[in-house]
Amino acid sequence: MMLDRQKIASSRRWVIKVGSSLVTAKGQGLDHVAIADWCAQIAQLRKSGKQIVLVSSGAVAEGMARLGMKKRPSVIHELQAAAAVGQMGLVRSYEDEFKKHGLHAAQILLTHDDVSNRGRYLNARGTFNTLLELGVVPVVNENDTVATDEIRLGDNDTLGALTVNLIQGDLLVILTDQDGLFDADPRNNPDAKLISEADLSDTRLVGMAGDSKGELGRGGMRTKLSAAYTAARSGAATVIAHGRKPDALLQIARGENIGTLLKPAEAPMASRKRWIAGQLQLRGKLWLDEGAVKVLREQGKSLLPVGVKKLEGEFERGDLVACVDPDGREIARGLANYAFADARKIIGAKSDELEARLGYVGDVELIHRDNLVIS
Ligand SMILES: Nc1ncnc2c1ncn2[C@@H]1O[C@H](COP(=O)(O)OP(=O)(O)O)[C@@H](O)[C@H]1O
Ligand SMILES: N[C@@H](CCC(=O)OP(=O)(O)O)C(=O)O
Repeated sequence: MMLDRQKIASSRRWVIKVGSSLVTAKGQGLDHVAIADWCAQIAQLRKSGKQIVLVSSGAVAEGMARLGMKKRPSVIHELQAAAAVGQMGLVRSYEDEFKKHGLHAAQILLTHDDVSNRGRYLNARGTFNTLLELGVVPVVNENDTVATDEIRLGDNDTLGALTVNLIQGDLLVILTDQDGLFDADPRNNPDAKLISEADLSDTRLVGMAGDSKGELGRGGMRTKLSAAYTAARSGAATVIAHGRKPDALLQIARGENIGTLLKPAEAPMASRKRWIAGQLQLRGKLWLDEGAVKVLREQGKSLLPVGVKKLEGEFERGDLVACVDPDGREIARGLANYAFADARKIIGAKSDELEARLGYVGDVELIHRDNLVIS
């Protein structure tokens, strides 16, 4: 048990989600003291080498406070208007606090389309990766201005989990107004006991998480549990903890026994690769030379344009394509970094020739090894 806590403590990429109930002080607008505290902890985590993405709710709640709305509006455009007003305060507060620690913050607003459309998915991932390499803390929320029912992600627990999938995070931390997942909803069961650790394959979990929630929250514990399942699809563990416990994030980073740890059943890369292979339809075929077949098979490397001789299929950037050997036998499949039209310009080219052929600086790999599954 300690071993699992130690493992997540030393993991590198974290997505931390804070809920409305925490960010806003009982509907009185933003809780700047709490925000300052998380930002200070995140600054320490960054110093210790972790890459952090923050998913923060609170736009609607802060907008309501600013506009003097007493009740959460039920008209969708009023909710969206409140979110647009509140988001200003939210990012301003994070920016101010991170600045005190010499950190830059970046605003990222996402909708369902951004994570389901493969091209946009890759673009968003590239932006996240670059921000993280630059040492910036991305602050994510749902793009409430354009998100209505069909394109809504639903809630920020889900958004946190999808962000974990997107950036291949190691850990999802959900900070909320309870100590973690209890064996029954503690709002109605004073005897409910905290689960300190569970395997996501444990079928009893679903029965424990209720959908009752705080006045400002949306999903209750049920969406937090389902977020943990989604995060586990790309191999990440989830910790649900109380956001007002002193040093909650630092305690997790020290491997201490705080909140509820929900463990994925499978090793991270195995689940990511199954996810790639299982989710998408084949859209094209890349004919490899012998050298490329060898490095893919024997060395687990990325596929570079230089090793590809011929292309088939009108695939887009991010589509699943098959890699075949000179006899046409499939040896691997993966997500292409280039659409057919651009891929055609660079096959057979060495890495230092790509820019001249494309007219822009793109990815060095045609398929990155993290997105490649050997058949
Ligand atoms: N088994 C459970 N363990 C803990 N909390 C639960 C459970 N079932 C339901 N809940 C409720 O979930 C609430 C947290 O969800 P929510 O209000 O949506 O928070 P947030 O704003 O942080 O997303 C808790 O306050 C609690 O009442
Ligand atoms: N985009 C919305 C998210 C609301 C939401 O999911 O809230 P919560 O259940 O508290 O995480 C906002 O910022 O108000």
